Parts: sequence; C-alpha cells; structure tokens
Amino acid sequence: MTTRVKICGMSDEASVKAAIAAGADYLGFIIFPKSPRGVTLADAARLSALKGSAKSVAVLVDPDDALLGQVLRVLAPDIIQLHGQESPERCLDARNYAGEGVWKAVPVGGAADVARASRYAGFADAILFDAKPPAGADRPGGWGEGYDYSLVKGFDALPFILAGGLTPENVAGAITASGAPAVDAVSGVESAPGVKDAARIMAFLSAVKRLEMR
Ligand SMILES: O=C(O)c1ccccc1NCC(=O)[C@H](O)[C@H](O)COP(=O)(O)O
Repeated sequence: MTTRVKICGMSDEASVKAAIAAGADYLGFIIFPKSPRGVTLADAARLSALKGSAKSVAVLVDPDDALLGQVLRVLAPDIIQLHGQESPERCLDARNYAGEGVWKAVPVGGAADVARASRYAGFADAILFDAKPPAGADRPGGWGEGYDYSLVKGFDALPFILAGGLTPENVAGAITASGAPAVDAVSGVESAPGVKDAARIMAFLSAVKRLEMR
C-alpha cells in the first residue's frame, strides 16, 4: 500500500527541493510566528511556487476570517491544516479557503481522544493525529514527541495522517503499529529546531518506501 508523506515546516528553498526530490506528497508551511519554522505568507507563497506535483498545506492555529482570507489570496493552499482549538463548524468554514480541503489536528493522549476525533466527520476532510504538546508550550505542534501509535489503529470515521515524533528510524514501525495511510514529520527531519536536514528527509521517505516494498 502507498503511504503518503508530508514534510512540514518548509522554510527555505533547499529543503523544499530536498523534499520534492525525495518524493514528498505534501509540503507544510507553518503560518504561526511562535514556531521556529514559522514563515510569512509571502515566503510560503514563494516556496510553494516550487512544489511541482506536491500539494501545499498551510498550517494555521485558530485563524480568524481575515487571516484565512489572506492565506487564500497570497498562498492559495491545496490544504488547510487547523492546529488549534477549532470546532467542527470552524473546519467547515475553513473549507472555503482551501483548494482541496481541511485537515484537523487532534492531540492524542489516550483512546478517548481518538474516539472524540469522530466528531469532525462531515466537517473536516482528514484528521492529523499528533502528540499532546508539553504543559505550558507556546505552540501546539512540532515537539518531536511520540505516543502509542497503535491507539489510532482502526480509526475509520475519516482518513487520517499520523504525526508526532516520527523519524527516519521509527516511521516504519509507527506505520505498522497504526495502519496509517499517511505520515507527517517536522522535528525528525531537522538537525536543530527549524533547520531541515536534506539527508534525514531522504532517509524518512526511503524508510516509508522500503516498507511499501516488503
Ligand atoms: O511544527 C511547529 O512548529 C508547529 C507549530 C504550530 C502548529 C503546528 C506545528 N507543527 C505542525 C505539524 O503538523 C507537525 O508535523 C506535528 O506537530 C508533528 O511534529 P513533530 O513531532 O516535530 O514531527
């Protein structure tokens, strides 16, 4: 089975080119100033122009209508990923600003969190399961923390993407444990927060492809 891959936190041309060369399906642009990988909309648009057949994902945290409008005008992303406290109805609103749909990030601490993600069925197009951020964190994602990936196995209310602590070293095991049809990495393909590592991006994609060939 083919597993889709999103490399998130694109902030420079070299890493966009590395992700495309490695075969990434989605490139994530984090429009959130507190992130070490945060980019301006103008920079996201400039980098997104290099995406070729990959899809662009605008990662936003509780955006208001004004920001959604700017995102549409400047970046025109294929996907909007909502990574805050957005309700199902807010996900539905955000669909008007994305070419292909909305992904809702849901932090997973236990089985109840996974079950609660079903409430987004009919409102979002996919769930991105992620780790819970550390207490007092100033951003909701990109912490490199994992969790028990088998908790999401069998989730079928919506398509899902597995995220949270994925690395070239653990992604094959995580796919096997979760049955994920798509995976997403930020910290695991960096050499330092916000600094993408082309060799680790390539190793991540290679690990996914090796698993598919088994
Ligand atoms: O990565 C960030 O800095 C970030 C900041 C604010 C909102 C979302 C963010 N990341 C979004 C993602 O989709 C990450 O891939 C996800 O949180 C997993 O990150 P990691 O565990 O570092 O791979």
